[in-house]
Parts: sequence; structure tokens; C-alpha cells
Amino acid sequence: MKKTILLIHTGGTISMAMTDEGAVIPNKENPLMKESNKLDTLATIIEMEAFNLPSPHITPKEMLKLRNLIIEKVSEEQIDGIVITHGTDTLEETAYFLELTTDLSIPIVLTGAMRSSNELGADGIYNLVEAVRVAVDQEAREKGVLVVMNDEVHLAVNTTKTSTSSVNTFQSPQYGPIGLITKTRILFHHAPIRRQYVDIHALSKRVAMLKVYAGMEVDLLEVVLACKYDGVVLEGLGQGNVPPSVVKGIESLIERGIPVVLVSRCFNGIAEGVYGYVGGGKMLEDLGAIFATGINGQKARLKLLIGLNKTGTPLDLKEFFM
Ligand SMILES: NC(=O)C[C@H](N)C(=O)O
Repeated sequence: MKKTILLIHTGGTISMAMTDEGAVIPNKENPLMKESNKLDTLATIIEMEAFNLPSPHITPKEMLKLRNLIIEKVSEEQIDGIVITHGTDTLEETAYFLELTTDLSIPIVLTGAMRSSNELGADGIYNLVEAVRVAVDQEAREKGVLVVMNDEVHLAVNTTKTSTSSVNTFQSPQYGPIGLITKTRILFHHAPIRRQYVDIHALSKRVAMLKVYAGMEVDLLEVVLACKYDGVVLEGLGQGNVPPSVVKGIESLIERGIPVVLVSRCFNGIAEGVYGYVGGGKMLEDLGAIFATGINGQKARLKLLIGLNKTGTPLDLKEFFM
């Protein structure tokens, strides 16, 4: 029996076309809406358009709307899997947001395109067909939110956009994809060991993110305080170190109860408190900074945002980020 897939469009290049002048722009009518017949042999498709936005226009508010839409639809009808089309610029963030805020056993698969619908070698329909093939695959269940592009299946937790223009842009540094897609089958070769779920209903807290660099001055951290952010993520140097000049700023934030979460600028390895010199990770850890394990800066920012907005008992953030 054919499975039922909920196909939700949100916009992005996959829904755009190129003008005669060479600008890639959104269309009044999403070109994907005419293509669902290509999916009919794979599944019964329930198709809807949540937004038609370039993904740099997507904010956590849209991510929460998408999450609520999924929960609502799944409670109303028998749905065996969900496919979401999305712009690639912030696709990993929406995927990770859904990973942390849904706890469904059916697959949630995000896909996009690097070439718009009328460009030579357009990859949108190809990726969409593959995403639906993954969503109907029994083995895709219980694996968390997935990203499917260019014949590969990636975990939302691990994947990141690595190229501005290549169709091979989504990669999972350090961990690799969890599955391969061939013309005839989906071959899963890894599975996540743990998943986290947080119940949130609203997003009232704000979290900033700063990249740390050689010679960074403290004033940017003072801005975080002055602008009343509720938390900050620092993309630190190496194993999670910062220049001595910003240590006072980190200390002031922590003293005022504003969590400071550290990740690394490096895309392999994990940040942890190792170095005991001024600004070293060990010193920052002793001051109360929290190290985020195994995620990049943009995901750590969403994780902190979600953690701070959790309903009910507040989370132990240190444990949450372990
Ligand atoms: N390839 C893409 O989808 C990029 C586009 N700027 C977007 O994220 O909406």
C-alpha cells in the first residue's frame, strides 16, 4: 500500500526561477506545485505551502510555525512521513530546530536546490523525488530529522552548508552522511545514538552569536549586555579559547546570569575546557562558560534559544549541551 507523505513547501531556490536578466527570484506561483505528479508513483502526497520565502527571510518564528503545523497535521490525519522543501542558506537551522522540538517516529526530511527551476541542471525536482523516496523508507524512521540532497542522507544535527554554489553543498564534517541513495535503494549505514526533545510554545528570549577572532575587543560583549540579550554563543578559537581582552566581558555576562556557550570555529573536533591560560577554555569553564558538544555555532545558538524558551522547569544548560 502506498504511504502518505505530507509535503510542505517553504520557499528557497528550489521554488524560484531565473529571470532573463539572470536574477534568481521567488515566483507568485511556486513551480514545485505543478510537479507533484512526479511523486505519485512513490506515495500519496498531501501538498501545502507554509511560506514562499527565501531562506535568509526565515526566522525562528517561522521554524516554530512549521513545527506547530507538523504537530497539528500529524494529529489530524494518518501521515507516514514529512518532506519539507526549504532554501539551503538556513536549511540546517530549520532542520535542527525541528530535531529539538519534535519527537515523532516518522521521518521528517528536508531538501532544497542549488539551481532554480529553469536553470540548466536544475537539482530541485531530483532532490525532491529522493527526499520522498527516503521519507517512505521504513529504515528512515526513528532517525531524527534528515537532510537529503545530492544522493546523500544527512542528520540535521551534523550537516552544514559547505559550498556557496555546488550541488554537493551539504556535508557532515567529521561524521559523514548516514545513508546513500542509489537509483534502486536507500542504504543507511549509521544511526543516531541519542536524540533530545524540548517542549516549547513561544519564543520570547533572544540569543546572540559572535565569532571570536585574533585581537577581538571586549566592546561587542558589552553590546550583548547593553542590548539585553538572554544568552550568547561564542564561536571560539581552536578548542574553545578566546583572546584575554574579552575575558572580562564573558565574566560580566555570566555574573549577570546570561549564559555564555562556546563552540569552535573549527568544523572538526569538539570544543572543551583544555587550556588553563588567560582566555583558555579551562579558565572559561571555571568562570561558568558552557561548552556545546558536536554542533556548530548556528545550531548552538538555536539550541540555547530553545533551551531558554522551554516551557515548565528550566533546563540544566550544562547537561543540555553535553
Ligand atoms: N540554494 C538556495 O536555496 C539559496 C537561497 N538563497 C535560499 O536559501 O533561499
